[in-house]
Amino acid sequence: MVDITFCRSEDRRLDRTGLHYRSMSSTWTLPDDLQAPTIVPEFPASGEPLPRHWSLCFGCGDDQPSGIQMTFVVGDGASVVGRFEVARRYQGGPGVIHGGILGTAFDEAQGMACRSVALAVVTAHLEIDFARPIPLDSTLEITAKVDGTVRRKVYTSAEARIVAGPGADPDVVVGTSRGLFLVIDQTHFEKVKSMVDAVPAAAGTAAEASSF
Ligand SMILES: CCCCC/C=C\C/C=C\C/C=C\C/C=C\CCCC(=O)SCCNC(=O)CCNC(=O)[C@H](O)C(C)(C)COP(=O)(O)OP(=O)(O)OC[C@H]1O[C@@H](n2cnc3c(N)ncnc32)[C@H](O)[C@@H]1OP(=O)(O)O
Repeated sequence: MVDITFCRSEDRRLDRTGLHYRSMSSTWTLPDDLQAPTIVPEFPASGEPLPRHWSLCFGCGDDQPSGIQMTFVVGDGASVVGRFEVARRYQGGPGVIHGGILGTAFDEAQGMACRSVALAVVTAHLEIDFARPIPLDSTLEITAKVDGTVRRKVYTSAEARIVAGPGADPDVVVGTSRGLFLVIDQTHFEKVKSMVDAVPAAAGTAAEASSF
């Protein structure tokens, strides 16, 4: 069955200054049999751009104008750094990002980090701590990494920071996320492929080339 342990943990948040990230409330526990990530040869070197996995993706697709169009570079080890502009159409409360958009960004970034260890994944479980309001017009940076794997399961985590625009402070973590992704094969999208509503741009990745 599942090996994510759902448990009550100590209350852990940013301190009063908002400058010191102590750690957030979480139900997330990594399994004991976690294996260190083994990076696949296709994953670009640190500092290189990491192309979108699918041009129509709401998270990273450059043929998806309604999406958040995140861009990525590879970080150290099994990690990526993604950025996007918090456009006004992503508003939730007055002047701040909608929580679901932040969730999208974490999902996308953690999924992209999984490309360091696998060709294709889908999200099985994602949990988020919303630590600080994120103003519209800011630039959000998500650093995401693979913490380890167990068979097809890829355990990931991520942190968000405002790096430009209103509220910018690279020392303040404004949100965190943990997620479990499952490695899939090409049969996963077989039944829904006919729903694709446009012709995607030329393949940007091996995964896209194999019709994901
Ligand atoms: C729709 C967008 C897709 C985008 C990705 C497309 C292609 C990817 C290409 C490249 C990837 C690159 C970048 C990706 C970037 C962004 C990613 C965005 C991703 C998404 O936005 S994607 C949309 C939301 N996502 C879904 O649409 C998934 C719906 N869902 C399912 O399709 C199944 O649910 C599935 C496949 C998840 C599992 O099904 P399954 O049959 O393959 O696996 P099975 O049940 O056998 O479980 C095997 C082991 O996982 C454990 N396990 C399973 N589920 C668990 C859970 N929830 N919690 C804890 N543990 C869980 C079991 O306990 C067992 O553990 P153990 O091995 O220890 O026994």
